[in-house]
Amino acid sequence: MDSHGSSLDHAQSQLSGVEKVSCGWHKPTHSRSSSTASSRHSRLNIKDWEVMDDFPVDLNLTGENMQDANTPGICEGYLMKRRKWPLKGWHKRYFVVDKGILRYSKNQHDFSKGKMHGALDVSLAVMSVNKKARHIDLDAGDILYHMKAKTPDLYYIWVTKLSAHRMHKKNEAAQVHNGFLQALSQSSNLSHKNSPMQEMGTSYVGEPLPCVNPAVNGKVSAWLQTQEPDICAQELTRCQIELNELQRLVQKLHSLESGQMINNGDLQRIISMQNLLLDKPKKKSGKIWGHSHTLSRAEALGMLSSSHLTSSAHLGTSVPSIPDYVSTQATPPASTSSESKKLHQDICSMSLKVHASLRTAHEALAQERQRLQDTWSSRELHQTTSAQINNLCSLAELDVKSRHTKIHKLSVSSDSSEESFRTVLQRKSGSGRSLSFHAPSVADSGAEYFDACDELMCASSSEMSDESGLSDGSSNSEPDEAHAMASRKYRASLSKAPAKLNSIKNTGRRTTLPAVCPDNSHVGLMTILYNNIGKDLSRVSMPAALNEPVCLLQRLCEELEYSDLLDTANHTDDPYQRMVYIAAFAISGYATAQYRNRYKPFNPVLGETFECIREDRGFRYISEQVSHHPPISACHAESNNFNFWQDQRWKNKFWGKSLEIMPTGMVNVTLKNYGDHYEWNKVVTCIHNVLSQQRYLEHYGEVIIRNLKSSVCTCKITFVKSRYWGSDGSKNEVQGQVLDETDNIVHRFGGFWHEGIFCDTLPNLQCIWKPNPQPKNYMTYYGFSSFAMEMNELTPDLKPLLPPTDTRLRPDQRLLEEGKIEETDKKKDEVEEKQRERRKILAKRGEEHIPRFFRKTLDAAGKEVWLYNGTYWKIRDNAGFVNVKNLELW
Ligand SMILES: CC(C)CCC[C@@H](C)[C@H]1CC[C@H]2[C@@H]3CC=C4C[C@@H](O)CC[C@]4(C)[C@H]3CC[C@]12C
Repeated sequence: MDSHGSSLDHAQSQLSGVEKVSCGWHKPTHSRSSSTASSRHSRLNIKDWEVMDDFPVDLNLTGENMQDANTPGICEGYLMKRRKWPLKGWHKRYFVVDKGILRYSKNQHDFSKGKMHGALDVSLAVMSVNKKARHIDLDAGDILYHMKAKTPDLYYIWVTKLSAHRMHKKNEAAQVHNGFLQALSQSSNLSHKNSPMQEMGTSYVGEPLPCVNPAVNGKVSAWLQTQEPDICAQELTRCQIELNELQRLVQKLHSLESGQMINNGDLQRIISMQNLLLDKPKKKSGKIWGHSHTLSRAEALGMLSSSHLTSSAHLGTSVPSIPDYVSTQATPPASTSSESKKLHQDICSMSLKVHASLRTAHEALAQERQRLQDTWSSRELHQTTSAQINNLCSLAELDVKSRHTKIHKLSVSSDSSEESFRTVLQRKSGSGRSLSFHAPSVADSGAEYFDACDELMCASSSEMSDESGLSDGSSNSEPDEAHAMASRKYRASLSKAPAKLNSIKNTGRRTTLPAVCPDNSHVGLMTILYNNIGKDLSRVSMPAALNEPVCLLQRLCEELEYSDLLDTANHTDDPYQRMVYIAAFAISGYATAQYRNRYKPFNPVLGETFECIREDRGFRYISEQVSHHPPISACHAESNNFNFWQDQRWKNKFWGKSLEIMPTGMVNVTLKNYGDHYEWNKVVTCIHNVLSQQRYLEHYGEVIIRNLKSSVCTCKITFVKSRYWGSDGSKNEVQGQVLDETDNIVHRFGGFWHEGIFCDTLPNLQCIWKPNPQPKNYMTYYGFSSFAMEMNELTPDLKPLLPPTDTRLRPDQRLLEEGKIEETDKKKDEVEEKQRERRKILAKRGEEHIPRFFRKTLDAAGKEVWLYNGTYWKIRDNAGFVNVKNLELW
């Protein structure tokens, strides 16, 4: 490590104006691992990756000494930045880090003109470096940059500078945090004279915390004083007092144990021990690396949750990075003195109190949120507000559009009046063949028409892009303002379209779950993930409180929620229009992700099955877990209109704050009337801020739908990666085109995977798909849709007809559904243990598990696929599963 330091000095001396920074960057601690063979990084040696140490944030910095602290200078220059799509590869970009914000442009000239491509707050990012390859990765949860320095010198300079900025910004954040706490305590003294603590006769008077920004104080105090004393405020007051006490106790413990505290060397040893294990997963005994190794529940549950950690260092906007966490988790050497033991106990009990207060405050806020949500979802308000917003949007768009037109000279008309934006019309709507763009005709535009097409097409060659793609193979679209405007138009049109009526139809199935979902914010996810770096999320056993009461086989079935789109496709003569419906179906499968980021589905055990017969929707579905290592779920659905099948397997990549899921299987649909066989890939799903409660899902990349039976048309759908400057309004955007044999656009459509798809090139039907409204109180029921709620329902008449391997009969999942969390944990352990036993027995006999209802074969492209073997429904319809030999899974 020292060698880093000396080369650094050398490098710095070469650059004038780059001052020395004592940031200790040369103490990177944690090696990173990735499980993805396809990753560009994985071609580099995993051992060469290190996650940068985070520096202790001094919560006691005052305004004065803050100013004394070295404010890191600006650092600017060219770095290579990895870009995914289009023009995949390394591109030279001009970077500037100033006041903790890293910005970049295409070149220096652009930068000086303020033409920015992206920006990232380095203090909120996990920074991983690879000295050998001179790579620097910054993962800020929402945005991820992969950068590379041309020379070792530049690499050192950048790492140093970025580290210095990170440290500085973190200290700043800590100060604001202190200021906030102080303001809170001051104002609470004023406004809550009868705070619970005082009523309880607590004599502790919190020392005023240092504060640098009186303006912040003033504002916060004023704000707090105007609030009604509600539960939340009371709890926060209490929390503040407890935190003060906690701080005092910790300080006391520090001084008592100084000299005994864990030092950096110890920390490094702990981490490298872990990395040693991580680097050799296969060679280690099954105990550690086999499926059997999981973090004990007690361990996991006992850990501080990420949200707690967050609040200790920042203003709750960021997740701590690995070393932060590791150092908080490293147990100091046991102190022998009874005083220190007592302190430990006090700290624990005080922490519990803080936790309880925060929890109450959290619940109060959650209730408030629910109330707001309920109000919002009450139709009238939603509709009137949406209509108002749409109107405002339209006006704003016209203005922006007008300027945009002038600048880019893209529009078909140089006239920027309202009419000139209603230009896309279909000439040969009957055949659905190529579109033409001609003079505006308001009369023609019964629905929304606009000239987004030019812009949509040229967007892909635009240089103005957020290039922060997360992984190889994922596309990274770059909509410019026109593109963004197009999507706003799609959104406006969608909001006007009524929701499908059949969604509210009574199916005779249950409309809610037996129990509400557990609060899992206390689960120490960070420990679990870091103990399992490089492993599939699906192979990591987690506490049941993290699970939702559906398994992945059921989750795959959820992709059929909008199977009516396939029915429509099967009754659509025009092949181009047919493709639009297939595309909408492919997109609709992602809609549920909007509300499903707090829990993970159960991992099916090998041989587990799930059937789903939906007379109302006209299909029946069967799925089976056909492989455990790697986990593969195969499924097949049939109806009078279509067949649908896929086998799902995926790879995970964990970048420090975000987890990417890269599915590798293809989805297949055949249509009965036309003999079409459509096949498409799935996009990358990224769980942003995976360790925190601000977790959310994003899908990005390109889906190509091909009809293997005809080359008349293909479809390209882009799941647009959200842009750093994009407001929430640009999230979850999808754009698509149906292309003819010569790649002419025949149809185009767009929208949002959580809001719907609008096609402005179809002759009549414009809104092709809109997700069903969520059921009432859905957030208290795992964010489930009505369709999801129906998944695990077990009615008395169904029970005897199911094979014993059916998920509905899986005891741990059933317990979770009933809200019995502790029992679920126990049962889940048993089910997993049983699976391991079966595995061992098979291995001993030298046998392999053979799936019952699916067979492995190769597709035309030579890829391994799993196809339904036809036996499930035969057995069910004839002898029944009671009369055949079944696996005993639980
Ligand atoms: C640690 C836990 C609590 C975090 C939550 C993880 C959740 C959000 C993860 C775990 C497994 C994930 C799923 C795994 C596989 C697929 C198939 C893919 O084609 C679409 C995304 C989808 C359906 C993922 C969605 C997100 C998912 C459900």
